[in-house]
Amino acid sequence: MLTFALPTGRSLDSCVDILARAGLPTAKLKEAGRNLVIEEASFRYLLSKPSDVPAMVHYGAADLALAGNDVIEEAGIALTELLDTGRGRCVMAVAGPGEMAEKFGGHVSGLMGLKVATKYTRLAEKTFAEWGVQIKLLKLNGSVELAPALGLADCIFDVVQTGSTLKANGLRVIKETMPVSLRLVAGISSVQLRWNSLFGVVDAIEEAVRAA
Ligand SMILES: Nc1ncnc2c1ncn2[C@@H]1O[C@H](COP(=O)(O)OP(=O)(O)OP(=O)(O)O)[C@@H](O)[C@H]1O
Ligand SMILES: O=P(O)(O)OC[C@H]1O[C@H](OP(=O)(O)OP(=O)(O)O)[C@H](O)[C@@H]1O
Repeated sequence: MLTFALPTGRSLDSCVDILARAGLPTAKLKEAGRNLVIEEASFRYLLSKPSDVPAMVHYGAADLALAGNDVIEEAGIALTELLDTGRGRCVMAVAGPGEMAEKFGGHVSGLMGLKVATKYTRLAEKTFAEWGVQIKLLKLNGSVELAPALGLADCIFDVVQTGSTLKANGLRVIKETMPVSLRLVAGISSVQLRWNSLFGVVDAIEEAVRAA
């Protein structure tokens, strides 16, 4: 039995599509409903909150997982990345009110001392520290685009895909920081101890994403 952790929410359909193209059994997975553990043939799928997926493989509850590299980096957990699927593409970006984006024009030094709202606090700290820009963080769990409009923060650090959420809330990208996509990952000990059982599946997924 091989256990695979998958994120619930918006990424799940892309994950199921990748697995189906790789020839893994997905009929029950597509009908999961509120069932969070699905067994099909020799696979067990764990449907986990996206931010918890890295922990599922790190602590050995799952052998493999698909997760965005944003969530993986935010978890700050050591994992083995086996493949960038190229699916679920978006970017991490700093964004602020239109006037601020215009004033700073891609230069982040102007953000020194400002308050940044994000649910990715670890990643934001790392990113701003690399730029040598000290900021204050406001941790929110979602809808971070609200914060500048309410005066709770000056700008945000979040995932941007189409840009429509930013636009609808009067915000613009100041600087894109990191490309994001769904990664195939394994726990370090799974790779060491169970590689013989894993490599066929990893190969099939690699073939499937290459052919798509
Ligand atoms: N607009 C988007 N387009 C594509 N992928 C996205 C988008 N927003 C978030 N993601 C990706 O989806 C994954 C889960 O993100 P997020 O935690 O925001 O999901 P969620 O479904 O809102 O989960 P939850 O509400 O349980 O935290 C992340 O890897 C992220 O990169
Ligand atoms: O550029 P866009 O295509 O508009 O996508 C970006 C939005 O998608 C995500 O939010 P999500 O829907 O996951 O809700 P959340 O704010 O609760 O995380 C992200 O946090 C942005 O708000």
